[in-house]
Amino acid sequence: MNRRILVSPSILSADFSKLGDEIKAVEQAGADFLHIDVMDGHFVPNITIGPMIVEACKKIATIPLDVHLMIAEPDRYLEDFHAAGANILTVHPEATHHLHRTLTRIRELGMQAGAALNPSTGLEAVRYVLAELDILMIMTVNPGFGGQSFIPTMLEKVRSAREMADKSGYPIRIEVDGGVAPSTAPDLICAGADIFVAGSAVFLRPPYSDAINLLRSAETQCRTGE
Ligand SMILES: O=C(CO)[C@@H](O)[C@H](O)COP(=O)(O)O
Ligand SMILES: [Fe+2]
Repeated sequence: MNRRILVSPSILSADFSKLGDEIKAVEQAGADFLHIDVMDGHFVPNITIGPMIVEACKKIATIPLDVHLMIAEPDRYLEDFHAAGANILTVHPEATHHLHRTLTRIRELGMQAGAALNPSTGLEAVRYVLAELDILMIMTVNPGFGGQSFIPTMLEKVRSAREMADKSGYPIRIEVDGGVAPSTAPDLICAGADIFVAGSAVFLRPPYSDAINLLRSAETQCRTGE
């Protein structure tokens, strides 16, 4: 196991009254990506932000924007999020009728394409679009809110996702989102995760550099079986 673990702090748990400072602070603390959760109150029960805020984040951030679309009919908004500055655009197969077309379009626009699976959605949903995927995101909570508890049965799914991605021969990264913390990180890394989304485990656990380093150091625990 020789992957570099990337950490993508989710601004959902940041202090929105000083979002610019929060973004600068996680960047300085070593974040690899900035995770932005877009929710529409329809696909998920919560409403968060849209392209305007993504555009504002882009003015501050120098690291790639990892935009997670939890919205119905994402195809209608791909251009808008591209124009706003998204570098990675992740959609839910449960929210689009034509996942292959959606992923293809994301890449055509010059972004990396991700697919995020709800906990109850099987890996079969992406089996035939692996060639179109840069990132396979396994939701380890039901999407909609930050600060939820990790669903332990998702570990097996991460393992299977890693196996499927490796067998495909495409360089697909496995991203995990929801309840990622120092307590869950080692098992996730052992299971094959490459990218950690972490909201509460970073923004609610300052100093941010310690929080990010703690997640990354989980790699050593997996390697040594501590
Ligand atoms: O997409 C989502 C929630 O739907 C996430 O990105 C959360 O923002 C993660 O928050 P924590 O579980 O890490 O607090
Ligand atoms: Fe997310």
